Amino acid sequence: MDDSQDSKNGVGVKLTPSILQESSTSVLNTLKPVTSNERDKDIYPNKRPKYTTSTSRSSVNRLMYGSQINHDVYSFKERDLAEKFLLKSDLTSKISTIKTKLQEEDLQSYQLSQECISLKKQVASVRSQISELGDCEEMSLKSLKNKFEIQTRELRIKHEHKLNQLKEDMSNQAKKIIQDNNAGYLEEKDKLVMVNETLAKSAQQQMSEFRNKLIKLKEDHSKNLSNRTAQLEKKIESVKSKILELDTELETSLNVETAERQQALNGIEKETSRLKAILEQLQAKFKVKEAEIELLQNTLVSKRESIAALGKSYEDKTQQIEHYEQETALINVRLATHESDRRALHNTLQELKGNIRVFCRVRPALTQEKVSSLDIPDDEINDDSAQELILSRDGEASNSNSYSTYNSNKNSYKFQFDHIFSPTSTNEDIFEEISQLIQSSLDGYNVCVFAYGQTGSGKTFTMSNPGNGMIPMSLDKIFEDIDDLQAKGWKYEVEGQVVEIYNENIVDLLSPRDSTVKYDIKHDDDEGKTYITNITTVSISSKNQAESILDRATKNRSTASTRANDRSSRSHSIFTIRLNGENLKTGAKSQGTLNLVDLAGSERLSSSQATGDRLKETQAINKSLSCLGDVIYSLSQRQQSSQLVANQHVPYRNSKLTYLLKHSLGGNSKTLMFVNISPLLKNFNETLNSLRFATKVNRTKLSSSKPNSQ
Ligand SMILES: Nc1ncnc2c1ncn2[C@@H]1O[C@H](COP(=O)(O)OP(=O)(O)OP(=O)(O)O)[C@@H](O)[C@H]1O
Repeated sequence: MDDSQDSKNGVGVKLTPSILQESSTSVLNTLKPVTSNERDKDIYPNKRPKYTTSTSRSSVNRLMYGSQINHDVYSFKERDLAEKFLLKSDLTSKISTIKTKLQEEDLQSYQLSQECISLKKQVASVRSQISELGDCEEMSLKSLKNKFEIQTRELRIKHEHKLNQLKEDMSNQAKKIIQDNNAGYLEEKDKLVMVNETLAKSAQQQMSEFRNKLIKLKEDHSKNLSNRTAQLEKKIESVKSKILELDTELETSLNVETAERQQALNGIEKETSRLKAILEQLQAKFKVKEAEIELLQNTLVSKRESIAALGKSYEDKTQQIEHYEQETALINVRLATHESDRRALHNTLQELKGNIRVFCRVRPALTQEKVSSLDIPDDEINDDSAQELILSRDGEASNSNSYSTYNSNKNSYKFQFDHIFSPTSTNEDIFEEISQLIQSSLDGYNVCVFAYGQTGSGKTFTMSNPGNGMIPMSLDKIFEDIDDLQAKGWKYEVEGQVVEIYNENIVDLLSPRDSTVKYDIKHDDDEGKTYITNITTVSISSKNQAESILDRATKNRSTASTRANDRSSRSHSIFTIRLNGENLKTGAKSQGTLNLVDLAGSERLSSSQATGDRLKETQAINKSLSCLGDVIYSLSQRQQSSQLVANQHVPYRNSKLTYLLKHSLGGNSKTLMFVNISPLLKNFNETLNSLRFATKVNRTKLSSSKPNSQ
């Protein structure tokens, strides 16, 4: 190196050995400024000769201590300068060492940046790999990449910041060390070394962590990728199999459809050929029909002509029908007139027969007992004038039909009645005689049919014998006549009630017995009607219904009895049928009542030898029967005494029976009494008594009656 050249630059002062050796005049003269090149050589040791420091030191030593001879020569200042020079050179060497270290740090930093660059390259390669993985992963990878870049940037910034800070600290420290002292510098140097090591370690650690993370990410990603790929493959497989299935199905359905279409086509072809054949047939038929139509049209013309002729005759016939209808209407009017005439005639006939009639019926002997002598007219002759009965005690002992024997003597009793029925007469024979009275009740009259007689004389047999008693046969007749009258415009409502009078008390036989119910008899004298309060009245629409009502009444009568056989003998039973008719053609109305009465046994108190309750019963029966006789007698008296006694008192109220039958005994009523007698000799007195009572009734003739009509 050329020192003269350096001194010319005048940048710094450097004390070279040659100067020290050669110059003895002034140390200061030997001091030369250090040029920038020389300083650079110091800063970069590899460019600097190694001997410089040792040479200088030895030169200084020599200057200070080696040359004792020149000791006096050098002044104190020069020594001081030399010492400073030595210190300075020492410091300079230390700075150069630090610089070296700094250079090393720079180198390390450079290496780190190199690593960063290589990492970036790796990242770029990873990115390229990631981009290959597919669009679906791009976003996550981008985010990862961004994260990674941010982390890298942060790390770099952090590192650079730390590095700058470190540099700054170091330069500060260096300055401080320069300014302060060597000791602090060493300490700081150690710290820096440690910090540097820590930084290097942390950088290394972070890098390894980052690498691990990257590896893990790669692994996770490859795992996800493989999973997804596997799933996708599975899906693709299933889709492929489905496509295959669909293909098969499509093929099958196509085959089926094709077959069906072919079949349908065949069918259509067949149908077409069949239809063609039919068409041909139809065309042939059409031709035939056309001919027929032509024929028919010709016929139609002739038919129209005949219809016109028929229309004319129809008009004629209509006129005839109208004429007939007018005639029919006239006939109907005449019929209605005839019907009212018939009713009037019928009533006249009944009146001629008598409004009170008494029929005597002798029952047959049922045992081998002695009978009375009875002279009875022959049923076959049926001569009204000869309806006489002779009763005699002096009969032969007989068990049968010796009634026709006439035995006239002092002990014989002669009776006359409207009709006398022998023991051989049947219920049907008897009904023939009373059936006209049923017609009267339908015509609007009050009719009362009694059966009077001692116990066992045949009252119930006559009135109620199932099938042919007067009551069942009357019901038959009523509904038959209603049907017949319907043709004449009559419509009827039939109502019925059945009561029993026992010990002067009314019992409703159509409802369960209830002692708390009170039955009172009420009269409407203007209308000629009688009512019983609380009594059961049933509407009867058929014969069967009427029979079931009778059954009900019979059952109630027997259950009410403690001695069933006795009860019927000791009470009066009254079956009342109300017949309300209306003629829908003429507007005529009628209200008739039919009372069918089975009276209690009429035996006298003396012959009955009854006591206690029986005595009471018998008294009640006798009283009511006696009242019946009195009422009939009063009515006959009133009629016979003409207008003077028209208002004569009739003792209806004396018994429940007569009070109940008030409007069926007087006024427009028609009464028929059966006197039932026993042929037995032992019943002679009772028979005689019954016949006397009947005779009293038979003598009664009521006034001319009018129907209950509007
Ligand atoms: N004409 C007749 N032909 C045959 N048997 C008869 C005739 N009349 C009555 N009888 C019989 O005589 C018996 C008594 O008759 P029924 O009971 O009718 O008498 P009654 O007068 O009603 O007696 P009671 O007052 O006790 O009711 C019965 O067995 C009945 O069958």
